[in-house]
Amino acid sequence: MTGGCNIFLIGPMGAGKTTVGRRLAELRGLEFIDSDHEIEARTGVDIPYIFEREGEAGFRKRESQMISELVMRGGIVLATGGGAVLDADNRRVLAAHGYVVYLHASVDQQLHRTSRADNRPLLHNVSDRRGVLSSLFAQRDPLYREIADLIVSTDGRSAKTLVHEIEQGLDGSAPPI
Ligand SMILES: Nc1ncnc2c1ncn2[C@@H]1O[C@H](COP(=O)(O)OP(=O)(O)O)[C@@H](O)[C@H]1O
Ligand SMILES: O=C(O)C1=C[C@@H](OP(=O)(O)O)[C@@H](O)[C@H](O)C1
Ligand SMILES: [Mg+2]
Repeated sequence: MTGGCNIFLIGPMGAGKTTVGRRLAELRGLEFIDSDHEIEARTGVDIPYIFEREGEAGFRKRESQMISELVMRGGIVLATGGGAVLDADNRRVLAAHGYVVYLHASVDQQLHRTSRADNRPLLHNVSDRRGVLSSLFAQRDPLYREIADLIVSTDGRSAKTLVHEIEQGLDGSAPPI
């Protein structure tokens, strides 16, 4: 790990990256950035609209550009989107420029935490949400693990508890080179 003061949160939809990331940044006095929110702020449209107009491929391109820019900053907590790890370059730059925390969540927990919001296009108009989340998880879990410095299980645990566990992981991690 270089650029030691960045913290990057990865994991599936509903793991709590956005929620936990914001709290963690507050506690550590770091800037919080959510990759999806930053894309929305810069384009002036929401993520579902980008998927509709440009397809998933268009969104992934914007996401990669955003990640490669943001990792070069120092002192940020970055909440990535659940699919950020699909791209090998994204994985490489995340691993190289910060402490990577994998927020793990079971498919049941993902289902529960994504049931209300309607801002995740991969879950729009899907009858078998469990099936979709399961297959995304099977594909992505090894990729999250590949770059994780810390893996935190989020099932049934409060954001406060998770922030505390990440803090402990950070305190025990090797100092930046
Ligand atoms: N540890 C947690 N316990 C209970 N609810 C949570 C927890 N983390 C997140 N949530 C809730 O789950 C939903 C999804 O969280 P979010 O932070 O958007 O996840 P992600 O960014 O990983 O997709 C939100 O409604 C949020 O309030
Ligand atoms: O898993 C994914 O591919 C996606 C996850 C979303 O972010 P969250 O993981 O924060 O929900 C968002 O980037 C987009 O809808 C695609
Ligand atoms: Mg999020």
